[in-house]
Amino acid sequence: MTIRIAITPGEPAGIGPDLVLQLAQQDWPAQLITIASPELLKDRAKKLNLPIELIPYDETVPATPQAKGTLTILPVELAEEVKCGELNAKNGLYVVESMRVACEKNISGEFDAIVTGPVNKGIINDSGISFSGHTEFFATESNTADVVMMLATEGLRVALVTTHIPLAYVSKAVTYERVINVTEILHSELISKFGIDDPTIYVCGLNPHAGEDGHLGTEEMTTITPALDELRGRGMNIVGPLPADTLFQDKYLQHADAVLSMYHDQGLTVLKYKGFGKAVNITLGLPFIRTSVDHGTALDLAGTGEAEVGSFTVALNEAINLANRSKKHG
Ligand SMILES: NC(=O)C1=CN([C@@H]2O[C@H](COP(=O)(O)OP(=O)(O)OC[C@H]3O[C@@H](n4cnc5c(N)ncnc54)[C@H](O)[C@@H]3O)[C@@H](O)[C@H]2O)C=CC1
Ligand SMILES: NCC(=O)COP(=O)(O)O
Repeated sequence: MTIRIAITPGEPAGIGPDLVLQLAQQDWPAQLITIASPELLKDRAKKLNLPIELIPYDETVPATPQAKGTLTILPVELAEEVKCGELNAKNGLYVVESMRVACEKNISGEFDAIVTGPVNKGIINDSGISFSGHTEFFATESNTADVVMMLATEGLRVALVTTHIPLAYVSKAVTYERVINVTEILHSELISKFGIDDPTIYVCGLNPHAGEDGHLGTEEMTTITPALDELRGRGMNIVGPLPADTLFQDKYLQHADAVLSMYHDQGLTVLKYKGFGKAVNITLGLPFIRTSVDHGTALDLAGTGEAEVGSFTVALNEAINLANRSKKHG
């Protein structure tokens, strides 16, 4: 049976639509349902000189593999015409609505996974919708208390304890419960989604030198180590907390199935230095499969034909693999 993958191109003035059109220039072993404005895609295809046929989505017709030069389209209407590279708060609702539809149809089981293009969090907030990221949005929409952002590239997986919050709030958000919950989700999905029997997780400290025995910060002693000790007591292979600045070396990474970072830039800076453009963002803990690109909206490149499709390709392939695995294993 052919699987159905929902694709949301994200910010309409960014490179998301360009990349979806680039993806459509090859055959895929899944039906690709793009939840977007057909006018936007046609207009961008014309600008980029890419052939595209948009086939209306019909849920009553069995899914077939997406043929080169086509996309299946589930229309969402823009509020205003899009100019490449120019954000417009009036189209904020359009972006969120496409994500909402994708979420709803994944929860109902009509679709098998979601792959998201990049959004601009600021302009969505400017449109009057409180929004900090897809990860948090899908968690709320699906009533999931704890989800985990994990980015992966060849040879490195990095998961985060905290995601899109100001640095000033990080220390308070790194709680005993959150460290336990995130590590449990990461551990369990390394097994279920990635087929790793007995995963080993390396964990970063929060403070410089992991707190230097309490002289440079105490969260390691009061919160992180007690949580990790609890998990070690349950039989998990957990190493750390180790100083984040020296953890990311082969000596440790060769044994790590994933690294758990305390905050966004601590882990993602290293991940993106290693694999920007070839990495995938995977949300763990959701009741459906969701992957995404490793980059942002790149407004400077929208409509130019210079945007690289590498990460979107990795994200789509990963979603297809995870969805097929999930179908096979139930
Ligand atoms: N998955 C998502 O929705 C993500 C959204 N963002 C959002 O994107 C917006 C812009 O963020 P920035 O930090 O400027 O990052 P960015 O990734 O949009 O751009 C950083 C640099 O990388 C280049 N670049 C990005 N993607 C590229 C591609 N596919 N091919 C060639 N070059 C590429 C851009 O031209 C720019 O020079 C922000 O609003 C941010 O929140 C950022 C990361 C992920
Ligand atoms: N740095 C990751 C990012 O900004 C994308 O996050 P999300 O929108 O996938 O939650």
